[in-house]
Amino acid sequence: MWELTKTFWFESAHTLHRSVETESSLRIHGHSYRAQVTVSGTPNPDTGMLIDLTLFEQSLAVARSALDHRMLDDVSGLGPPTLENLCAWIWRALSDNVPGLYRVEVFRDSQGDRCSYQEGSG
Ligand SMILES: Nc1nc2c(c(=O)[nH]1)N=C([C@H](O)[C@H](O)COP(=O)(O)OP(=O)(O)OP(=O)(O)O)CN2
Ligand SMILES: [Zn+2]
Repeated sequence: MWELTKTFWFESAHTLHRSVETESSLRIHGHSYRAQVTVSGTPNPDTGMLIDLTLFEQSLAVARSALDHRMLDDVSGLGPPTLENLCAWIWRALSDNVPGLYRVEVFRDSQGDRCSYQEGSG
């Protein structure tokens, strides 16, 4: 089995209701995010590709533009703007257009945070 991964970056603002650091989390603040999207399968023998990277990138660009320089609290269908919900939202945004979609990961590198979503994993 092959895996093919592309990465995109986005900068977004949010607030978050939490039981710790409650007041500062409710203040509007921003994070730099890195998303890694992986497709898996067997390359088409005619093309040698799982998916053409340009088509892959075009699908990612649509998702990115809905998140980059946005207030995540206002992104339709996201829910509380956590890493967990970002993974699920990106999955849903790509699933119809990216054959073989296998894994979505979202990182906040500056804080050492990573969240991963695969269908059926939870
Ligand atoms: N399970 C999750 N927990 C938390 C998430 C999340 O997405 N999933 N997100 C947050 C907040 O985004 C929070 O802003 C990040 O918290 P923290 O790591 O404490 O960092 P700060 O934003 O406070 O920035 P510092 O500069 O490190 O203080 C919290 N929990
Ligand atoms: Zn935050």
